[in-house]
Amino acid sequence: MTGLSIEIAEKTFPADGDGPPRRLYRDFRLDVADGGFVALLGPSGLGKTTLLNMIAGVDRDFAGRVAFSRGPDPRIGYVFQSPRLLPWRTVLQNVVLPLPKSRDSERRAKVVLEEMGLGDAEDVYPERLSLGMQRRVALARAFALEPDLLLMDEPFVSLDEANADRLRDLLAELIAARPTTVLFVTHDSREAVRLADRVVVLAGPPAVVARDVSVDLTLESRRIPGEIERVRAVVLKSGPTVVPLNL
Ligand SMILES: Nc1ncnc2c1ncn2[C@@H]1O[C@H](COP(=O)(O)OP(=O)(O)OP(=O)(O)O)[C@@H](O)[C@H]1O
Repeated sequence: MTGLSIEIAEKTFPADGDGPPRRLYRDFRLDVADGGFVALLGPSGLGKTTLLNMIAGVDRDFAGRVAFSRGPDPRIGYVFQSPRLLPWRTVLQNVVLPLPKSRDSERRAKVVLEEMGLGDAEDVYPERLSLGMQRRVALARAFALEPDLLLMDEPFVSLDEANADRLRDLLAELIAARPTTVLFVTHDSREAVRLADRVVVLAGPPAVVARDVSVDLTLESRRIPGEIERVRAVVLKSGPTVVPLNL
């Protein structure tokens, strides 16, 4: 596990055609505790995926810095908005591919697939799987890495509620068994409260932290709709208008 701190002095995408440049971040900071599970909520297009990309090192084109509490080079698992499985590889091959080359990697991948109820699907190609199963494979691929930090970008979007709920339960079980730090982007405040120990609500642009709410729920109480709604009311409450600084 690792904590993380991202400070962004400035992140702007250049103008697209005749439009103005998009300034997504200016003097922004987010800290995530070692072993914490932070859900990020915020309007579409604000820059949440871009934030994950900067933390993952996929997007280095910004003024600022990312620091990790347990050394500069943590193992980072990234679960994208779409499962992004390679169609010409089997389920097992998709999970093994990102792992460091070692004799042990196939065994590790098989253990995780088995744990996630995908043991029988190892040799299947992704197109044969439902979207729910594909998302499960994407989760397996991230956990097989034994990540210090898991970045998740709306990993359960476009699933029906029953399927999404099964995957949320699975995620909670996986984290209980293999603790890791999680930063989880979602549009769904119920999902945020159900899973995270802290919900950060972003407003903007440029992005500012509008609310930062600790979720004081036990694993059991997260199954009680009334308890979820109690915390969700705090997450959604309309507080004072947040005026973005440094426009
Ligand atoms: N490579 C890029 N070049 C130019 N503009 C980009 C690029 N990537 C993202 N953007 C723009 O930056 C803004 C933020 O995008 P981003 O995907 O980070 O937002 P988001 O908060 O994750 O949105 P959503 O919730 O809809 O997924 C959008 O307006 C998007 O069009």
